[in-house]
Amino acid sequence: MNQATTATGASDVVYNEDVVRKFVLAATFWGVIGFIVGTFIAFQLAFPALNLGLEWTTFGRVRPVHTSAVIFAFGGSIMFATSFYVVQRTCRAPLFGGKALANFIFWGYQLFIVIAALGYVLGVTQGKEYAEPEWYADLLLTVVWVAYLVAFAGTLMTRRVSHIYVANWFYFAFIITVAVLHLGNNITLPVILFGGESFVKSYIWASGVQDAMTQWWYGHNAVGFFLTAGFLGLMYYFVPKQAERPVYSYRLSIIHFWALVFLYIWAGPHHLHYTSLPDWTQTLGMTFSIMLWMPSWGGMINGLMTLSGAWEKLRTDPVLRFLIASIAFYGMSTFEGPAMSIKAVNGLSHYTDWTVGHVHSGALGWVAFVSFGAMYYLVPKLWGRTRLYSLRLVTYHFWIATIGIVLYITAMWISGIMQGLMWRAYDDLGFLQYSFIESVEAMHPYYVIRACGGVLFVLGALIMVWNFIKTIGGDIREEDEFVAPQGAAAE
Ligand code: HEM
Ligand code: HEM
Ligand SMILES: [Cu+2]
Repeated sequence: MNQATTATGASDVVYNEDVVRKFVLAATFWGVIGFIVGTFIAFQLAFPALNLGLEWTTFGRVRPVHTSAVIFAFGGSIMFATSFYVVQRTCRAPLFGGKALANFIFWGYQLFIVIAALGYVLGVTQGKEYAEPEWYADLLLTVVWVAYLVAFAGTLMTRRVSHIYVANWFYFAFIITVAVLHLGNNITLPVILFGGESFVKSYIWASGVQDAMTQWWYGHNAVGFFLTAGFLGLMYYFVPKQAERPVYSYRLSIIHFWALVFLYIWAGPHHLHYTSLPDWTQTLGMTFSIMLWMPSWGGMINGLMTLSGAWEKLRTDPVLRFLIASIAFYGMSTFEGPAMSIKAVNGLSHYTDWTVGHVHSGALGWVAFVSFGAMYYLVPKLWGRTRLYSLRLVTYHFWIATIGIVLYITAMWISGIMQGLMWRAYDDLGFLQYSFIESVEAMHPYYVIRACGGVLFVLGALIMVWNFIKTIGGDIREEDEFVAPQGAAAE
C-alpha cells in the first residue's frame, strides 16, 4: 500500500487539479456560511426575538439551511475535492471524462445547493430531515451524482496501477450508497402531474410508519456513508500523507470496511425507538448499532496507530493535530452513538439536546476537523506553494475551534440530560413535576454557552480563510515553527 500512498504522479499523467481547487474554495466558502448560520440559529434558540418576525428568517426555515450548508455544501464539496484528488493520484490516471465532465459536476452541484437553500427560505420542503429539497432539485442532484459516479469509477477503471488503494474503497461505497439512499427516500409524486396547482409540491409514495422507516433508513445512512465512510476515505489518504507513515494495518482496513458497510445499513431504526415501528425492528436497529461500535473503532485504531513511532510529530505539526484530534472525536461519537441506541438510554436522550450534542461531536470534531486537516494539506500543494502562509495560525485555529467544540458539547450534555430528567420527574401525587415551558426556560444558559461555542468555531474558520488567502497569494510568514520545530511546543 505504501507505494500507493506515496504516489507523486508519473510525469506523463496530467491530473485535473483545477476541479479540486474549485471544490476546495467552495468548501471553504460554504463551511463559513454553514457555521455562521449554525451560530445564528443557536442564538435564535437562546433569544427567540432573533426570529425577526419574518417567515423567511424563522428557525424552522433557517435550520435546514444550516444542516444542508454544512453537510451537503461544505461536506459534499470536501468529498468531491478530496475524492478527485485521491483517486487520480492513487490510480496514477487523469480524471475520467475530462474537464467538461468535471466542470459539469462542479457547477451542477453548486446549482443544486443554491436551488435547495432558496427553497427552504421560501418555505418549499418535503419535510424529510436532510432530504428537504423537492422533486425538481432531487432530479438535478441525481444527474450530477451519476456524472460523479462516472468520473470516479471511470478513473478507477483506467488506473495504471493494479492495486486499488483503500481510500478509494470508502469513497466508492460513499458514492454508491448515497445514490441508493437518495433514490429510495425521494420517490414522490409531484402534484402538478395530477392537475395540482403547485409546481413545487410533491407527496412521498409511502405514509405513516413505512415513510418514517424509509426516512430513517436514509437519515441514518446519510450519517454512515456521507459523514462517515466518505470521510474515512479522506482519513486513509491524508493521515498517512501528513504523518509520512504507512497505514497501520491494511488488513484491519479491509475488515472494518466490510463490517462497517454491512452493519450501518441495518441500524436506522434506532431513530424510531418507542414509536409505532414494530418492536422487533427497533431491537434489530439497536443490536446492529451496538455491533457497529467495533468496525467504527477499527477505523479509529487504524487512523491513530498510523502515528505509531511518529507521535512526536503531534507537537510540531498542527495540521496533523487536526487530523488526529478528528479521529479521537470520531472514536468518541461512535462510542456515544451505540450507547444512545440502547432503548433504555434512548428513552432519556431522545428528543433532547443530548442528540444535538452527539451530532456535533461527530460533525464538528470529526467531519469538520478532518476536513480542515485535509484542506491545510491541499491548499499549498494545489496552488504550487512550498508551504502554508502560517503554521502558528493553524495552531490558533485548532485551539479556538477545540474550545468552541468543548463548550458546545458539554453544554448540550448538561442541558440534554436535564431536559430528559425534567420531563420524566413526578411529584408526590404522581403529577408531572415540571411544565414543558419550565424545561425550556432551564435551557437558556446552555443555549447561550452553545452559541458562544459557535462564535469560537466561526472565528477559527475565519483564521483559516485568512491563512488560505495569504498562502494562495504566495506570502510566507517567518515563524520559528518552520526553522526550529521545537518552537511550536514552547508556544
Ligand atoms: C459553528 C458551528 C455550528 C453551530 C453553532 C451549530 C449549531 C446548530 C444548531 C443550533 C442546531 C439546531 C439544534 C436544534 O434543533 O436544537 C444544529 C443542528 C444540526 N447541525 Fe449544526 N452547528 C454547527 C456546525 C455544524 C457542522 C459543521 C455540521 C456537520 C458537518 C452540523 C450538523 C448539524 C446537524 C446534522 C444538525 C441537526 C441535528 C439534529 O436534528 O439532531 N452542524 N446545529
Ligand atoms: C457507531 C456509530 C454511531 C451510532 C450507533 C449512532 C447512533 C445514534 C443514535 C442512537 C442517535 C439518536 C437517535 C434519536 O434518539 O433520535 C443518533 C443521532 C444522530 N447521530 Fe449518531 N451514531 C453514530 C455515529 C455518528 C457519527 C460519527 C455522526 C456524525 C458524523 C453521527 C450523527 C448523528 C446525527 C446527525 C444524528 C441526529 C439525527 C437526527 O435526529 O436528526 N452519528 N446517532
Ligand atoms: Cu443513526
